[in-house]
Amino acid sequence: MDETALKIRGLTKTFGTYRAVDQVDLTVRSGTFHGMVGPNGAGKSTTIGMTVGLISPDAGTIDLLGADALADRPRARALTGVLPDGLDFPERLTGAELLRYCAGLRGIRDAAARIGELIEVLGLVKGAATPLADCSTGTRKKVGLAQALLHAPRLLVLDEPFEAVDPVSAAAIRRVLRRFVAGGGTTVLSTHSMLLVEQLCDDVTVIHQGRVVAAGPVSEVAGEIGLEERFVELVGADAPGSADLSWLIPG
Ligand SMILES: Nc1ncnc2c1ncn2[C@@H]1O[C@H](COP(=O)(O)OP(=O)(O)OP(=O)(O)O)[C@@H](O)[C@H]1O
Repeated sequence: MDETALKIRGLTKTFGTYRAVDQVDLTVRSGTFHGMVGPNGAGKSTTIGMTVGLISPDAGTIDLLGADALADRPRARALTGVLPDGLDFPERLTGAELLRYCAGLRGIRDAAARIGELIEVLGLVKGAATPLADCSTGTRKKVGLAQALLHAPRLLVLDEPFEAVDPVSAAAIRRVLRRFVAGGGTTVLSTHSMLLVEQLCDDVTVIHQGRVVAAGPVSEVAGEIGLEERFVELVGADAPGSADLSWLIPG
């Protein structure tokens, strides 16, 4: 079996004159959790968008489980489950209807059983019966995750899967993801939670101003000081200023 699930080299994207992603290399080992972290605007979502075919890169290569993800999109799509940034749903459908629709598009035969199990393990029994327009942000995220898992992909690419999700649901999501990875799947996720990366991920890539500034096993990148402090060291030059906001103090 190929040891590398995802191998990105020289990935670059410029919006107008702004280089959002600049020569990014990313290597994700098969059967691991890989965290992608970076400050707001670092280029994480753009990198993910290019990896899953939602954004066209200006340069670079993406090898996804042996497939050239830029040249062979159908193969890459079949291998990958995606939770994108910003969930563009058909809002009048319920979560369950969306999942049935996606299953139809993917030609999944035992879809009803799969959908039932996903709804149950993700705590979506009520949420999946509600039109998506009326669902909370966390419920939408869980429906998005169910949709990403439905076709049993080999690589999951998740943009902030735990954002706006309550702790009970987060634990359920972690269980599902751990099961997926224990079974040989690979998960790449972006997050702002260093704690989550330390608890869940094997490897981490730190992106800052569109460039990779650190990458490797979490324990090595974090060192003795822990990931949170290491992160601040790596990207701290852009930390917010120290204006005293005296006008904000009552009285
Ligand atoms: N379609 C676009 N047009 C112009 N600029 C864009 C576009 N998409 C992203 N950008 C810019 O590219 C940069 C990287 O954005 P991106 O969303 O990838 O960052 P991020 O690391 O995911 O940030 P966050 O943690 O805030 O979600 C930002 O400066 C953003 O404003």
